[in-house]
Amino acid sequence: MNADSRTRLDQTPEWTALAGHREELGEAQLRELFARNPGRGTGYTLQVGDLHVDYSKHLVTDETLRLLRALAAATDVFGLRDAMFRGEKINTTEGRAVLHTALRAPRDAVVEVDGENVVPAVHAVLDKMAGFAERVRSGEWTGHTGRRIKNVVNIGIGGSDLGPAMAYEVLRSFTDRDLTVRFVSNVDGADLHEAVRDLDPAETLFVIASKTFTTIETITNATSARNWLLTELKAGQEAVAKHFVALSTNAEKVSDFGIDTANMFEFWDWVGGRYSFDSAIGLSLMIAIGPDRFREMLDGFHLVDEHFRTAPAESNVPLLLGLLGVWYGNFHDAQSHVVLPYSHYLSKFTAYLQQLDMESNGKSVDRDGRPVEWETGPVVWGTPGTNGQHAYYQLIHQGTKLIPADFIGFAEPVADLLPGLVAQHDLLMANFFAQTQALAFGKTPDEVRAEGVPEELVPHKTFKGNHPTTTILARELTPSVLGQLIALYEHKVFVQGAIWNIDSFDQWGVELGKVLAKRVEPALTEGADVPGLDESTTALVAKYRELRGRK
Ligand SMILES: O=P(O)(O)OC[C@H]1O[C@](O)(CO)[C@@H](O)[C@@H]1O
Repeated sequence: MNADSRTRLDQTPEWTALAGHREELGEAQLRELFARNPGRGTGYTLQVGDLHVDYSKHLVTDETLRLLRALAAATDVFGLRDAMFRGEKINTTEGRAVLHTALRAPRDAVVEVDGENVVPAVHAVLDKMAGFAERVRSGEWTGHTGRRIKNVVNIGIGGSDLGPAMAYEVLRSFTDRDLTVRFVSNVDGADLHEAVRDLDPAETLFVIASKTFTTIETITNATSARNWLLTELKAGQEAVAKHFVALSTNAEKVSDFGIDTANMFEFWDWVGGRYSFDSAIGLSLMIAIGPDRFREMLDGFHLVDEHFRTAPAESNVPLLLGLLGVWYGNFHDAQSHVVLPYSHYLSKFTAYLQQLDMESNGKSVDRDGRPVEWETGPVVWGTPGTNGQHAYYQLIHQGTKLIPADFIGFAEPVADLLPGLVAQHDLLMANFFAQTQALAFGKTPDEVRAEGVPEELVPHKTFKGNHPTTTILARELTPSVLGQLIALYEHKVFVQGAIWNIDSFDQWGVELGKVLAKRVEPALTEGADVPGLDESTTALVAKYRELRGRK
């Protein structure tokens, strides 16, 4: 379909039907929806792999779901999905294929880009990573002075940091507890300082993760790390080979930095930064958990990929989650989406999802460069329960905003929890279930009165409920389950981008700030005149220089 022949999304009959349906439903009450349909609590559930997904506490009826699926059909979500899996260049503004799904394809799969099967190359890199990870884990790989590696410091930012940093926390109980693994991303020198201050350089391996190997934060930190290491070891450049490896698509820049390309783990331009965590970018995690666990995680991703690729619309979980987001964002004016994991190990999961979702779908022009006339990606936020309950849940329960929420929880605590702490898991999960109940069904004024609450306090103690939630429940948090969860969100984001007709795989919006930072830096350091600097920023720069005692 070319740009001119495609009907504007918000003028399609399917969109109009949804808008009409939304009006008819009005403020549909979850209490009523449940009363009308006694099987709703069990009927509005789906299973994908180990993930039990309950969507009964959403402001939807069978008709809503039917109309949403009709919108997905009209916008050819599955057509674009198939094009992605086939290796077509659906990232049109960068002219690239989008094949993170090939990173977790089994060895015998065939996925072609420009007529070439990429799967053998994927597995060659995975094998190389596994060999290296085993050498580090076993102590066979030693530092420049012959000492065993005990510390791994991953230096990267965005997609080259958030994934492995998040997954390392998630899978802590599967890690080699004798290894210290740290993640440095911020160009604020404090980040690297805190990461290395108590480490012995002779026992430290730096993993420099950068798709482009040009990202200023990463190259600056990597250079500082190299200086620190060589100074502390009183060694020359020859020490770099034993203490630095690179994860990148850019062999030339890796070599310019001084890292032997034999110590480079490659990936490809058809892997987007925020979709790269299961590529070579996962090396630090693989060192921490071992190649077998890493493989289990990839299998978890693949399981959900296959589900997304083959399940019919009615039972396709990523499709459902994507459509629910469209329902709230486009037909209920919801501006944000909160993700609330009831697992301490998932403490960085939402930060990871922020890049995945907001860098992908934070767009305001469509694939053809025309301004979109509808809302696109939401603000994604959240922290682990139960901490959020004692901070911002007040607003979710009684504020004026509609905030759809995902609750993620597990039946079992992690395997190696101290025995005395295992009992706390039921309390954690009691909160998990109680919160979705309270959010959905609230507490009416009459129920409050029945508790003998004075009349003047009744409005304050009333909960209107009707706050939509998805509950994702699995038995335990394993490497495979983590892979399943991430793939679920990746494809959810895909579905929404496809419907909104935006390119979910570029990120031009991060460029301007980068360019300006380069221009502004000489003004800070040398007091240089920066042509075109606005009055406010000029004054702020002058204040900064004054505060730093610079003339
Ligand atoms: O891996 P690189 O090339 O250093 O890029 C890091 C991050 O920077 C971005 O390009 C922009 O923030 C992200 O998409 C990417 O994950």
